[in-house]
Amino acid sequence: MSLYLESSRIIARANFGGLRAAVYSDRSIKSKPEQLYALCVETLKHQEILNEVIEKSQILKVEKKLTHPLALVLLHDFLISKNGIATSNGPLKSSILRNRARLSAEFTRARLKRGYATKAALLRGSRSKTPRFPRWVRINNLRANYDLLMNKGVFSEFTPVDNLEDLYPNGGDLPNKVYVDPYVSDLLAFAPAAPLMKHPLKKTGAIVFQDRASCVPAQLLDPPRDAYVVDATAAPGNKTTHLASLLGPDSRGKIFAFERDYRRAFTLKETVEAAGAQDLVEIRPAQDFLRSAPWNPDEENGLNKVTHILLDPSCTGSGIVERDEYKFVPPGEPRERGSKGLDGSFYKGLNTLPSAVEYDDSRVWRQRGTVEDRTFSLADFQVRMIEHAMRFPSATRITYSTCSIHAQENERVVMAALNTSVARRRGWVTEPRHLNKMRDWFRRGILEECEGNEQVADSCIRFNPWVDGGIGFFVAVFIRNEQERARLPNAPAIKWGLAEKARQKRAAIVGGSGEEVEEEEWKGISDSDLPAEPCPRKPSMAPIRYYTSAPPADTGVVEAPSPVSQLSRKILTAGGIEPDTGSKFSYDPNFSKGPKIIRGGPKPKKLTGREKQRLKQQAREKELALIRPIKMRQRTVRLGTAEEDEEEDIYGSWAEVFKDDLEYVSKKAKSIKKRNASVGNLDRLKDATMPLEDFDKRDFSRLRLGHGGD
Ligand SMILES: C[S@@+](CC[C@H](N)C(=O)[O-])C[C@H]1O[C@@H](n2cnc3c(N)ncnc32)[C@H](O)[C@@H]1O
Repeated sequence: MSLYLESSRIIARANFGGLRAAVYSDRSIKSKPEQLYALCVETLKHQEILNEVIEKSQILKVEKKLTHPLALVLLHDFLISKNGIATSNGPLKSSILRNRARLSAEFTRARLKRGYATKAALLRGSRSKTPRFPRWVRINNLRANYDLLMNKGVFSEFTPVDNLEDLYPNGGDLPNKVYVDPYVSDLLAFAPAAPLMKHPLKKTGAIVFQDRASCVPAQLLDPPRDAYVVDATAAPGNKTTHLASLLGPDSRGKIFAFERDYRRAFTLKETVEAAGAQDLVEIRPAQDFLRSAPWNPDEENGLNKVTHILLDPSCTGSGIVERDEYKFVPPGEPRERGSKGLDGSFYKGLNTLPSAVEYDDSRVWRQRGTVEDRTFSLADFQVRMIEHAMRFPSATRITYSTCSIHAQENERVVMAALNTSVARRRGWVTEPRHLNKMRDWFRRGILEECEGNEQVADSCIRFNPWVDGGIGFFVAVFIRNEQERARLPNAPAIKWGLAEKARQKRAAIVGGSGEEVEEEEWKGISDSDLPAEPCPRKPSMAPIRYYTSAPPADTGVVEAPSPVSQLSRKILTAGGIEPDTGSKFSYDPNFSKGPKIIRGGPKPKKLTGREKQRLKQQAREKELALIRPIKMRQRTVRLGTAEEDEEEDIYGSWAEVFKDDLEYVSKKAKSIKKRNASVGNLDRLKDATMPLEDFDKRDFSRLRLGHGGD
């Protein structure tokens, strides 16, 4: 019986983080997760007809113990599943069987109304009307460019469509159609099942799969070509590489990518390398952004020059949904403007409330208290991250984003950040809609949650899951440029007059301007020194750096070894430069070959014993590098210096992480000891600290022993 109770609980939660996450993250579940997931998916797939049966039969009024999600799963098995309700007699089964005649009659009526003569025809039909969203593809300007791919390359033979729905009309995928997003530059959409996963463009990093909403923060941060940028919470690196792509191959700028979790920093490194962004990105592994100090003299050429900061901190992830999942639509829920019903009809009503549905749902969700505490502590952490970013001496622009639909992590965090003393002192406001690159995007912040401040609500951007073409998301931009602020139509959220008065009062007491402390940190940079407009970005004329074999010296142009299509036979250069047929090298505009696929080339070199030994050594070092931060953390905890409150985030409390780590370490220790590691050993590492600059070099000779300072 727990299968039905548990699946009804999962279904009620499906809209907050997705079905899969709900099933696999709930440790209290007793049923088999695969069985539970399958039942939930199948039930939601047929919820439209089941809802009609529930409504017409009035079963919820007759059987008071049934909730709506519970009735859905039971009716799915009773009316649709081959095996019927999977339980022996029990109160839940009886509540359905008592009403079997009425339920079956309503089901048959609903089926015939939809034109399905048999149950099998209904099942086939409903399969093609599943809610879906497209495969979003971002072009990586470090490896390719829009012109090359859309006009001269692989996608030039695709037919452009004006609406996302045209990529998959009536559920059928059209793999040769492409949608060019009008909101985010260099972003394309394809049918959900378009065969791009193993495409050479993907393998070479010329295209990146990234949801549209998740591309908005970097797009809105809009760093000029030579900007110094911080990605404060970078792993796995989607937004870092997007920023690098926006800076472009000719940039003299820099991206400082902070990642607190050492292990996730490895993923970040891989993503950055795959995108060819290693020259632009400086990874700061195992570094907490909250402890960064841009006013430190050591940052002479670093953080103190940063003008743009991207904040995408840990959140509840309640907006995450997956392409093959289904939304739970409770009966009576108002449909959103522009949404497509499960029956295929298009709703053009006037429900323009920004996120009415999710807002209500999240209230109910909060009342249940399941995530309440975690959401609050996350919100606190998120405000602190914004506050810290606002202190950066040269910062003029910050984007804050979450993949959460809860106002607590979104509008409320923005309001709290605007009301911090640093925001007031330094003049941070949210960027008004009319200045914003996404000004035409219709779904804005929730007015109620912005304490009725229309300007702030209008400056926030929301994406609802499914209906807005992907995951649920939130973005706000903070600016502190005097010229931009002067253009604001109305007074911003914070009461500037009061802040100014307080400042004057303080100045009168201490003597001076009252801003000495902050000004000292800013090193005298004032808003008027900042450029009014970002430097215009020139289209990149650089050829693609795509190597089919070892990169030749300084050309960036490589010979395609064996062309596979008509297009790849043409020798093209990027940005419309004339073909250079006389060149020693040419490159493959279709990316039809990945670097590892070399046909007819020389046989791979046989490794010598020494080389093999070196590879083995590198693998061992990688393993050791993985466990080092765990050891360091263990030491910190032992010394009693861990600040547990600060460290808590979505990955659970310190204590939980620590327990997992211990298990992990002891496992690793056994396997490494077995192999008799020649570089260091666990006893040596026990109290060692490793300077973090060595992340890249993995230079073990610089290990310091003992309780040396951090
Ligand atoms: C939501 S994920 C970021 C996703 C990333 N922006 C992307 O698009 O690929 C949040 C990341 O921030 C890291 N993180 C959390 N708190 C941090 C802190 N104080 N400093 C640096 N990184 C932090 C987490 O370890 C996690 O990897």
